[in-house]
Amino acid sequence: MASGEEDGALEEKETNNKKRTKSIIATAWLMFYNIAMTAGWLVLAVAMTRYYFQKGTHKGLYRSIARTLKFFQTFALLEVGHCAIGIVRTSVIVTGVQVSSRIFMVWFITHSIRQVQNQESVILFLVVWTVTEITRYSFYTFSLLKHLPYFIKWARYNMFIVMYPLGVIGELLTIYAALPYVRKAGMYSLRLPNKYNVSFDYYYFLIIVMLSYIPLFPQLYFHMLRQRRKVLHGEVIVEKDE
Ligand SMILES: CCCCCCCCCCCCC[C@@H](O)CC(=O)SCCNC(=O)CCNC(=O)[C@H](O)C(C)(C)COP(=O)(O)OP(=O)(O)OC[C@H]1O[C@@H](n2cnc3c(N)ncnc32)[C@H](O)[C@@H]1OP(=O)(O)O
Repeated sequence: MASGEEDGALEEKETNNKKRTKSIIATAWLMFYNIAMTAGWLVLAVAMTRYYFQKGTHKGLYRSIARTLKFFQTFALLEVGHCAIGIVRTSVIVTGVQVSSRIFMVWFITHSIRQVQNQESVILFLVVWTVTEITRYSFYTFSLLKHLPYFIKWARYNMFIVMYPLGVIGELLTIYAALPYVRKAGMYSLRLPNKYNVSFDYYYFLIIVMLSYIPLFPQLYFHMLRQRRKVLHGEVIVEKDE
């Protein structure tokens, strides 16, 4: 064999080895991440159920699980990173919209506006998020292990049909309930005159956020419907936004 060919074969071998090492590290990280997230959301499910049965009311439930919720939902920001560096085959845009809307609900609505924390709508989206995330992260974990029980696959690609709209209703009702408090307190708002000469009204910003669900939510929903057709019915789908 000519030495040029030998060099080429050696280089290819090295590249393949590097790729394999990268993929082992990525898989190990994703295993850890998915197991941690499944466990986190299971802890939330148990804590919420226990609270409700012990106290017999949903009042105070949010406060009792707030820390854990904020931790695990914020941790989900890493998912945008997973897509960006290419270790999962999901669109950065779709994941970015999904994760940022959740982070926004957790930090800029329920954490910031205490008066809404006991609303039924908060419990609605909390229950919906919890059920969805336990299913989603266990789906990813078992997929990586290549032993995915059919009922988890089925749940992942069917439950969202009902859960997604329910979650959106819970989120929108909560933002709506927050509006009067935000207006009254003038929170996160900047009025003129000020040294920067800019004005920002959080109240109107929240209205814009609510309106943004109209164009954005259908895109997430249809993305999931396409995933469903691909995974459950084996349809080949070409994604445009990757
Ligand atoms: C600053 C102000 C912001 C204001 C924003 C306003 C936004 C308004 C609209 C937003 C509305 C959102 C509402 C929402 O919060 C309500 C709810 O969530 S209610 C509960 C119901 N929700 C759901 O069911 C969530 C559905 N969504 C998702 O699952 C994902 O988030 C999504 C990114 C949308 C879709 O997931 P994905 O594209 O990843 O599909 P797949 O699960 O089929 O995965 C594709 C492939 O990637 C692999 N993958 C992905 N992640 C992992 C992982 N962690 N570990 C391992 N593998 C992973 C997966 O296995 C697939 O691989 P393959 O193609 O090889 O099979």
